[in-house]
Amino acid sequence: MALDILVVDDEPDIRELIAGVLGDEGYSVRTAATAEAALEEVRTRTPRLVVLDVWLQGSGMDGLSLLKYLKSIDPLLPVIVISGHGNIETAVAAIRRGAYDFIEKPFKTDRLLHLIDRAIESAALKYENATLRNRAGDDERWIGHSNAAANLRASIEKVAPTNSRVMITGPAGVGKELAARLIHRNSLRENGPFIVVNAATIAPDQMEIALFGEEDAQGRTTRIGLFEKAHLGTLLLDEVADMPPGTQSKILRVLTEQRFQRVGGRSDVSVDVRVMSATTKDLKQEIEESRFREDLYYRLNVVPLRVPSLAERRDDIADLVDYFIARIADSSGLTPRTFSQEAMAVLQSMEWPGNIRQLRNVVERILILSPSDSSRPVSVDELPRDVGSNVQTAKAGSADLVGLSLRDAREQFEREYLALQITRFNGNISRTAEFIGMERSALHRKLKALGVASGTSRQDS
Ligand SMILES: Nc1ncnc2c1ncn2[C@@H]1O[C@H](COP(=O)(O)OP(=O)(O)OP(=O)(O)O)[C@@H](O)[C@H]1O
Repeated sequence: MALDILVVDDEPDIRELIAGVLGDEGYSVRTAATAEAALEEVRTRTPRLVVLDVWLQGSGMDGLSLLKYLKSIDPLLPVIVISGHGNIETAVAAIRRGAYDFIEKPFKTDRLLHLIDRAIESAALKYENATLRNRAGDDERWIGHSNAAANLRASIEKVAPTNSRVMITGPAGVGKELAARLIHRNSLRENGPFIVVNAATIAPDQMEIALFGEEDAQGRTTRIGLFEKAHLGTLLLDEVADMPPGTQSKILRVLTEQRFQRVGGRSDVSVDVRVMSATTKDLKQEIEESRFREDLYYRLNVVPLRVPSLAERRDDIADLVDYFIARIADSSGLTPRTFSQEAMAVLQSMEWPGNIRQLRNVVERILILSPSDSSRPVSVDELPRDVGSNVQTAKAGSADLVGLSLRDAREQFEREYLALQITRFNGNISRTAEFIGMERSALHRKLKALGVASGTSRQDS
């Protein structure tokens, strides 16, 4: 669909000239000779961009007041101001009031077209940011009260205002992108764009155009790249290990010089971007196998941040479940529920290869499949089959107990039961003892007698 542009100028010749040029470029153009006529056009439909002469003769409202009005309707609406010779001050005042840029009469049509291109790109990006921010929710925060969660929160707060490059490592679905977003939001760039590029999802031959943009033979920008879009903001290079080797050297140049050339372009584009990276792979290994540039690694890895798997911070599971229930219920209108103690114990003792993303999906699935009388807590039977498998194994094991003496059967049960509880409490013997109602020292003795490993007690206190 052709983009809708409104041209406001009291001089018929200039108005028609601009309208003609824009029309030839494929834009859908409306014109207005006075502020009143412009207001009428805006009322019918808000244009995507306005070209406005600030020196409007014969109108009840001058150009600056019209600009103010347009900005009050839509603060993100791009307005390009035309100023005559000798009224540059007015043009500068217009910029202060939110105009995208100004162009002085007489102007070359190429320059006007170029400005329009850039204004549209920049506005599209601002809209995208605004919606993304809404979608992500400004209340997003790092949930959890485990030591690992507290350390991560502290690191995020500490590193955010420094402008340093951060490399976030950890398995899939642990919250690497969330950590990057929180760093951006707590930084001096919080009002600038936050852009994510996932190297694993872009075809290698398209990567440079995506990152750096493209120019045609006449030197006109045909595509704005993500580095340019992230100007004054943050760019997250997600799955950075998958960056093609040629692109790695170009990124290195941007990091050292803060400028680059668009694909097919001849002049440099200067940017001010904070680059963060995330990876599930071991980059040291990638360097050894010559798939990743060592010099790039050191440029990116100024501050390393490791996000542990969910299995390493089971203490956060209950908090995360409550948080996801509230958020999912809020955003999709599903009825919030609580989890029974038994169901929560299952969640706390399973493996979670998909980490927090998997946990979130499980919670969502349960809320969607809930029966209409969902006032009762979620039971173990309602957990998806794959989730309950740990417990099912423990139960299935009991079939074998028939062939054992009472003493051996009791021992086997105790072994499985204690191993499960210790996993659930992340190897913390004190908390396991408290939950199962035993003295800590007695539990130690019991574990030793049964031959159950308690060496995982990294959080024992
Ligand atoms: N500590 C946390 N508090 C709240 N939500 C979290 C937390 N950690 C992760 N999440 C949520 O879990 C989901 C997965 O997180 P995210 O996409 O950031 O993971 P990732 O590590 O970047 O994954 P991948 O490596 O697959 O890209 C998101 O919905 C995110 O908001």
